[in-house]
Amino acid sequence: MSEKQPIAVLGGGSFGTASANLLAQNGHSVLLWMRDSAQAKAIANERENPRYLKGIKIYPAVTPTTDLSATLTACELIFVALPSGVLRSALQPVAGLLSGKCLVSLAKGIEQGSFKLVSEILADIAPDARIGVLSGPNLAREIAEQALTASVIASQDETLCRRVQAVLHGRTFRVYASSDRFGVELSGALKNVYAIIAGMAAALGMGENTRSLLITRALAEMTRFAVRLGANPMTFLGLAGVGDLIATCSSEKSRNYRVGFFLGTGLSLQQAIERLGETAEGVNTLVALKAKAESLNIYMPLVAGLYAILFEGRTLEQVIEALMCGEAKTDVDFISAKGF
Ligand SMILES: NC(=O)C1=CN([C@@H]2O[C@H](COP(=O)(O)OP(=O)(O)OC[C@H]3O[C@@H](n4cnc5c(N)ncnc54)[C@H](O)[C@@H]3O)[C@@H](O)[C@H]2O)C=CC1
Ligand SMILES: O=C(CO)COP(=O)(O)O
Repeated sequence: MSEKQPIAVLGGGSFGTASANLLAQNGHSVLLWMRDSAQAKAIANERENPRYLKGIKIYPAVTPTTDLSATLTACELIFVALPSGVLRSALQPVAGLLSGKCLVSLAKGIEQGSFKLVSEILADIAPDARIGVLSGPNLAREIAEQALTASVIASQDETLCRRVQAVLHGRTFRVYASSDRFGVELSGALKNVYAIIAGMAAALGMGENTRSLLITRALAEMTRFAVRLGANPMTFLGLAGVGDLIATCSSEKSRNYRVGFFLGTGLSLQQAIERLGETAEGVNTLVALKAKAESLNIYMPLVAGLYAILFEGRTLEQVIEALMCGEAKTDVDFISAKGF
């Protein structure tokens, strides 16, 4: 059943555009807000987002707009697909228009300094809004190409979860519900760091054994960290945890993986980010995560190793040697009481 009002999607990048198209595919009218008027015109006239989703036809029910206030006034259900670093400054000026609305974060990042997740930033800006998080193995281009995909809507607000399931469910997209908003959101942010490492390993020509080693130990590390912060470890066994790790650590469609790949071919961090030209949240997340893990004394060797390469002048070879030759450990330590 179609919503009575239009649905808003904030952010005209690859994920905002893919999500808006998915909602339109399901019969909803969508206002897609973006700050760039040239891009909005291109979408309105050519029905394509040439910068972020080239080759994908945008449905007529998606209306691109640069008027944020009008968009928020017209809509009650609002999906937020802005990069985490710009979200607070973009939405704070219109906080009054978010009051009492249903806000669903699609972003996967952590705010520098505060260590806040995006839903927590939204709650700061609009304390009486109803808030949820959508996260899972959701590569934007695959969704846009209508590959069969699933995701998780996480909120303690069951009505919000059901509403999001209703608007997004369709022939190609399935949404599972969770009440662990914190765990779902944290896993979406953390996996970006490990995707950078997986991209580096791919550039070095490492094989499937290495990828499996990385994904599995990344899961251990993420879970160890998350449990210390109060998340439910079982969440990490779901789509938003191991599901998203597998997708993002295995695919050149992931921007974080591509940053890692560029680094592995010898580019500097600055060069890798410039070559990408799109959002890769994992770099900022790494900085925030390293500081937090240190302050809580949580063992995160992969995070420490990547940080040492990017910011402390260590070579990839030195870090690999330290990781492989470190003290012998126990498998699956993170679910034992001792591992916590
Ligand atoms: N692309 C993907 O496959 C997925 C992305 N995400 C998350 O979605 C969020 C957004 O990422 P993408 O759409 O992929 O990024 P993108 O790099 O494709 O696009 C970023 C968009 O943000 C806009 N933007 C930047 N600064 C802005 C500001 N101050 N005000 C308004 N708009 C601004 C840019 O103009 C651009 O339209 C990120 O947190 C990302 O982790 C989540 C799942 C999948
Ligand atoms: O979150 C994503 C897939 O679930 C997209 O990852 P990237 O931001 O690395 O492209």
